Amino acid sequence: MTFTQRLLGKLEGVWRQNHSHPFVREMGAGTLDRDKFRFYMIQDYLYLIDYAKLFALGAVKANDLATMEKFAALLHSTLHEEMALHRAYAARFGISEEELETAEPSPITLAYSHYMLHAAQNGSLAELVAALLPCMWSYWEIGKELSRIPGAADHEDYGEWIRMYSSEEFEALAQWCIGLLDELAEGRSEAELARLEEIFLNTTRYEYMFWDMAYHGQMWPAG
Ligand SMILES: Cc1ncc(CO)c(N)n1
Repeated sequence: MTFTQRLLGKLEGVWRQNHSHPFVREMGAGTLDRDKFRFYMIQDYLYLIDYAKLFALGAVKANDLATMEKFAALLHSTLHEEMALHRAYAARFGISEEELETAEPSPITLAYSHYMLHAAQNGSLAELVAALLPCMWSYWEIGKELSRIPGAADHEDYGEWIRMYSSEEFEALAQWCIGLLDELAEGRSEAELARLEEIFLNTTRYEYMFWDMAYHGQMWPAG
């Protein structure tokens, strides 16, 4: 059994909570409140700015040219494909580029992205990949599951989101990250594997909190 199979087997309960969050379910049913999605888009754009930096750090920490090239490609596709989706949604939802870039991150956006950057900056390449894998892997799985709901991928508001994350291109990126973590986990001590598991679990939990934050429009307490 590979390290990532073992991880998912062990953490299945917390992992699957993401797929059944009301935000995700309602996106699949096409009933999600547009204001909730608008809030999510702005926060996710801010999140992606930091997330992209993780790929840049991956290129720095890579031990061979092929891995370095792949991280550079991931950095490029995040900035130019994934964030282009958000910019297109912003235009459709009446959010200006200025509003997108100058918006204030919510406490969860800040906590999640800074946790990932901390793990990436202070840890090994394996720790960096353990931090980012739940993001890619869970979005791909969610995209794929929602795309199987009749009509969901053609929904006028949420279809484009579903098509992007269920695409073969996104699947290939997620699969590459899964393979990389398995490779980097080989030959490590149980203590090191436990550290990778802790990081993976924490970003899986943050994924849930991100959906929840978006669903409830959660910002800082007033005052
Ligand atoms: C919060 C979050 N996790 C994962 C992804 C996938 O890149 C995203 N766009 N946003």
